[in-house]
Amino acid sequence: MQSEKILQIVLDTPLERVFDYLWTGEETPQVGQFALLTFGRREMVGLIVAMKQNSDIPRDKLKSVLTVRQQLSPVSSEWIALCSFAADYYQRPLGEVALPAIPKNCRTSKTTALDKALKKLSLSLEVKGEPSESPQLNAAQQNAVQHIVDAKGYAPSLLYGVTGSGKTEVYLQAAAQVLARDASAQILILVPEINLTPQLQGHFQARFPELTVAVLHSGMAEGERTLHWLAAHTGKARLILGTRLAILASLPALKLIIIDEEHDPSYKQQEGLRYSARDLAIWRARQLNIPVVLGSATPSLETWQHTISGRYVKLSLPDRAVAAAVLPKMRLIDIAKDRPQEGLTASLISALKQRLDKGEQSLLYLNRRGYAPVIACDACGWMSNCTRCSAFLVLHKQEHKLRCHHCSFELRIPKSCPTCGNSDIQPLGRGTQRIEENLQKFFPDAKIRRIDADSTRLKGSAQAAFETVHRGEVDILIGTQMVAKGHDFKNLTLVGVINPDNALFSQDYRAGERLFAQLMQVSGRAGRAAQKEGGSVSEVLVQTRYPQHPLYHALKTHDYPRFAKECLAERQQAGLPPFIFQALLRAEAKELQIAIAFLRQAAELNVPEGIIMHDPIPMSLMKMANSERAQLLIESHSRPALQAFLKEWLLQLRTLKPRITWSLEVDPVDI
Ligand SMILES: Nc1ncnc2c1ncn2[C@@H]1O[C@H](COP(=O)(O)OP(=O)(O)OP(=O)(O)O)[C@@H](O)[C@H]1O
Ligand SMILES: [Zn+2]
Repeated sequence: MQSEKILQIVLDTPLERVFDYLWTGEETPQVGQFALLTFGRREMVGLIVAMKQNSDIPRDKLKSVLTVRQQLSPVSSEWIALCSFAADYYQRPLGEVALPAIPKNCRTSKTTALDKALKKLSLSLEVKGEPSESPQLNAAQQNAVQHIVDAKGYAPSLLYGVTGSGKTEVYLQAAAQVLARDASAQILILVPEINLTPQLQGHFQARFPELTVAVLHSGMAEGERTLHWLAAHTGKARLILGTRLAILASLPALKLIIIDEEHDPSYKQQEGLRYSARDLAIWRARQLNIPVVLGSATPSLETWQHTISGRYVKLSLPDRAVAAAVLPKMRLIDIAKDRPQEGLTASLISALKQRLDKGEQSLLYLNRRGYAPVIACDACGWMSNCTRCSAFLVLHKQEHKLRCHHCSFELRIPKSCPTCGNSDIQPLGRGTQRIEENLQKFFPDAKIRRIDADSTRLKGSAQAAFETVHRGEVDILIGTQMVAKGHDFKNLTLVGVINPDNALFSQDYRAGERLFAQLMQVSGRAGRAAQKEGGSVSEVLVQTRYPQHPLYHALKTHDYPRFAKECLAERQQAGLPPFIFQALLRAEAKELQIAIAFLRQAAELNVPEGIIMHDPIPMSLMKMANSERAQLLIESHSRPALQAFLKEWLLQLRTLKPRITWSLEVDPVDI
């Protein structure tokens, strides 16, 4: 029998609305299914979020949906609720959250690619060999696993384990128990960077050879992404590994969430829907009433504070897992006394030489890619500014380019100073390429490898590069934050940190927390295996002008708790997060004054008590890609009060109809 129904559908549009469409077909669709329809003149796929009998729109004005994607099972109401929460909390339309979370192939008018993926998915996979052996857990690991698997319902815990303490093994063995007791259970494991997925995928696939492991990250081709998303959505994949976007995957039987390196800033999306995957994971776990594990050697202060207040349970792994492995010895090299030559102090050179002689690996960490951050003319003071951004063009010597790391603008390297014609223009400062070049001069026979965003542009090249390190084909590895975390290098006994001081004096109140985490992480790459007979004691050398700085002192003693305690005390005193809640309204325009004027207008709208409205200020990177940018900080001691205010405020802001670009970020991390 034919029946009429009104389908309420959300679409990927900036309009904060649900659209009514008519259904006149036979089998009534279900909430959570996807429907093809015409919107204006375009064909679009939308998500059915509700159904009703009547619409406020007259019958003859209502359009019918064209078809419903019967081949896709509906997404769950919990998934729609997750997207609704994210939309609500981060102040975006539901359609802009839910639809981009679905692969494009599920949202096109033709279903060829989708059908192909579904067919591929249905082919059964062969079982691949015997599972890898699980090592005997140490007492601390065992306790952590027990706690995770014994948890009843929502149970957030922090797995606070020093670098190399075997957090991965805890994840693997907790996963094994959760999967064993529930034949359909799915587990979601998040990592901060794409380049950490192959290693983790390897571990999980080896331990669970009979299970399908799905991987979700932004570096996948559309066909691949569709296949893995479908594996997760249909429940076929029991293990789902991914970067932040995987938190929005459709997972019908999710029973455990693990977030590795939970402190990592890359869990925060910095454009569009500016969500925190970690915070959404907590919400999702509570909604589904399941355990969630946050793992880190350097937890975020927010998370640490939750363990102090008792909201999260702290599970500690105080020692390295490999019995004879110890945390590396830290040495602060005062560069006022031991003057660097080409960026490298004599102490570091001699430590490197020792490793080379013993056939051990070293890692040099410098969080700045390119050859030099700027080139300058000695005669007239000209510097290579980006004309479109308030930033310098970075010298990329091998490619003969000056490149802006903010807007990607490029120039050929000028032969002489563009202002005065002086032919002696020089690079100032150092990036990874320059260190690589100099190092090769110091050690002509050493196998040196640089891993950073420039050296790994091609798909698969980062993984290939890391494999050469694991196979021992590299003596000295140079890299940015890409090499600093997660990797389990077995033969590495020296880490050199070059020029980390900048962050000590940054205006960003989180800079110290980030620097400490980065340095602890990168230090943690050394000494992960037992010291060999006649081998070196593992060490970390930090080249600094401020060896007395308290941050370095805490680092030297591997004392995260002390560092966290001091930071939290400072934050509390200064009224900073996690002791206050923030949102940031950003505006950009041709001229700064226009952006500021809009923000000022916004700040003068009705502001209730309990909301602290600051003055608009230029952003620290004021100009970017020819736009001038300003920001307005809003704070409150109450999260609900801030949320309620933002909702109202946004409605008013929209009525101002500013002719500039603006965006709102809740819980901003970069201020
Ligand atoms: N119980 C155990 N017995 C022996 N070796 C173990 C045990 N648990 C883990 N390991 C080994 O210890 C090493 C470090 O483990 P893993 O990489 O998981 O550390 P991690 O805590 O994730 O470190 P990081 O935070 O630095 O990434 C690995 O080589 C792992 O195989
Ligand atoms: Zn630029």
